[in-house]
Amino acid sequence: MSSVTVRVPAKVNVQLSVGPLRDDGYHDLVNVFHAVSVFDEVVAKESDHITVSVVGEWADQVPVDDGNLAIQAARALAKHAGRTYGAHLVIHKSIPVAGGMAGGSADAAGALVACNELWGLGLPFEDLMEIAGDLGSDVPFSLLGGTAVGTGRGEQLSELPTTGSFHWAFAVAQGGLSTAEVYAQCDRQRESAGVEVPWPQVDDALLEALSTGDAATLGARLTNDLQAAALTLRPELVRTLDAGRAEGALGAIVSGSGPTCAFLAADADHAQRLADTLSQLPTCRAALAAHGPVPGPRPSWSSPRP
Ligand SMILES: C[C@](O)(CO)[C@H](O)COP(=O)(O)OP(=O)(O)OC[C@H]1O[C@@H](n2ccc(N)nc2=O)[C@H](O)[C@@H]1O
Ligand SMILES: Nc1ncnc2c1ncn2[C@@H]1O[C@H](COP(=O)(O)OP(=O)(O)OP(=O)(O)O)[C@@H](O)[C@H]1O
Repeated sequence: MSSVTVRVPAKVNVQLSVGPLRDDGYHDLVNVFHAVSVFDEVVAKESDHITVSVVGEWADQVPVDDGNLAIQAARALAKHAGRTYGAHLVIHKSIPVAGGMAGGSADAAGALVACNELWGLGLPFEDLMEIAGDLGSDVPFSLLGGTAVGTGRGEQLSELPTTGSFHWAFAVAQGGLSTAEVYAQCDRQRESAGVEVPWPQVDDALLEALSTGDAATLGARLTNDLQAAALTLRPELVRTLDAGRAEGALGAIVSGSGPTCAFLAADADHAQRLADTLSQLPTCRAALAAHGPVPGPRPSWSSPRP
């Protein structure tokens, strides 16, 4: 039986500037996404119905019912194409669940690309991007990969030029954090501080560092407006960040809504040393070394295309 496989990367946000709460419950952002070499794999196999199974270290934390974002993506694609299609999706999960690395979004993006190919729809990238934006704010970037600045909810993307590779270590925490709860905590903290929330602005020095491959400057410019909220909800992450800084990280930050922490390293060896040190912490479930940017998902057939 033919099947289509796609590998989809996780993300880290190298700048996450959060504007005021909108009437629709979302926030306008300046969200500089960077795809890193931690991948979920989504395999789409011919089937009469749309179903999913999940394998890998994090499988027990992922729903296999209608709550799974990959199922929602396949359904949305079939609806867009105006027909009933089936596929069994097998997700090989390596991206930490509820970790702030857009794992569910990666699986949704993978399902869109894999099913578009399996079903022979040939829909253009723009159509997939539109469907992606309805599935979640991070899903369009999961489809795009590379490095990009997101505005609006984070779904309006412009690709950014970069030079070379940046090397990262990720400290995966015990347990996850709900994205909605972290945004809500951020709003509460801002309200009690009583300051007016400024409109988010792109950090030009950070874009320049990405464009020239200047890791030291990038490390110094990493910012995340959700970090204070994530640290309030999970105070033990302060220890994780401090441990990475003590090991010479060029920058240390909570990844997106957390609780994964991201550390920019000087080179690949440094990233591995950071990961080895972080993995020993009691606050850490695991640590990974990775690099970015990496491209978004591309489909490949496991047997000759029918
Ligand atoms: C934290 C980030 O991962 C950074 O890339 C994203 O902003 C979150 O993206 P996501 O997980 O795809 O989030 P969505 O599924 O679109 O929204 C989940 C919840 O997060 C909050 N949310 C999300 C995006 C945004 N721009 N403003 C928000 O306030 C809302 O409460 C929303 O109900
Ligand atoms: N395919 C999927 N993989 C992981 N979680 C999923 C998936 N589908 C639905 N979920 C649900 O979504 C929740 C958030 O998972 P996810 O791993 O996407 O979080 P996240 O990485 O913090 O997201 P983001 O960084 O985009 O805010 C999980 O707790 C889980 O219940």
